[in-house]
Amino acid sequence: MTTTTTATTTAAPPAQPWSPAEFEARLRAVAEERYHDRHPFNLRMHSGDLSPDELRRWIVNRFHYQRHIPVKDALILAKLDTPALRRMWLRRIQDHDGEQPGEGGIERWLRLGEAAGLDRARLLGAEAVLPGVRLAVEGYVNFCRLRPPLEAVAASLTELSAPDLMRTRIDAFERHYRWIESEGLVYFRTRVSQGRRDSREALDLVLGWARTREDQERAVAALRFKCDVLWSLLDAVDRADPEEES
Ligand SMILES: O=C(O)c1cc(C(=O)O)c2c(n1)C(=O)C(=O)c1cc(C(=O)O)[nH]c1-2
Repeated sequence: MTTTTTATTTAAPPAQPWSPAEFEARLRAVAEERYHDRHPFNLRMHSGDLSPDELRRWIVNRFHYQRHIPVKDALILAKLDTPALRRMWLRRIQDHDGEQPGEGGIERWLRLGEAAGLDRARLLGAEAVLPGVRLAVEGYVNFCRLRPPLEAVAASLTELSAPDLMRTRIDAFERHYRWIESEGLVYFRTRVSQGRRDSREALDLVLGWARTREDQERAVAALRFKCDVLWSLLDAVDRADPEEES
């Protein structure tokens, strides 16, 4: 014989969504407080304390992130269901891949490498990419592959803080690392306006899509995850053993 029990407790009502202003403030707080501009490796970069080998190590490893940005954007593109949204997102892929050979952000990063004395074959070969960097980048790509558009787009909101970091970086390179030809800095100069536009667009999407408190909390968590990706990437670069580098 089966017995049935009736629940004696009633579930708490779902939390009210934050107002758009509060939601935006929470996203901006994560993008500021957990951003990798505060990472010890970036602090050393900005104060001019990196050796040429450390800076080259960063360029090689960050290239692994750069070349996967259009891959994760293609995964997001496939989840967008209107022509207007896909057009908007497609432009990000074009920013990195260019519309012709010899254009785009990936090419500009290869030129940064050359300006720092790194052969482009070394960057493209990826042999020197550190295990921790591979894992961080794979983590970000898979996050965008597996999560709904709200979370994948929210993860890109680290770019709210990127334009200020680009300016700090350009100043630091011009002041402390003059052995890198200034032609090589075009990547960073271009990202100031692209990052501002991308983050504005992504923020508008996230504010519009997140209707419930649960959605909003998922978006904030996605952004925290992305901050962790960037932080872990720099941890790996910071702690690499120079003896093991090829
Ligand atoms: O150099 C940096 O510190 C930095 C950070 C970020 C970022 O905040 O995710 C991006 C970039 N650069 C960048 O160049 C870039 O194209 C980019 C795309 C994205 C993204 O998640 O869609 N972030 C970033």
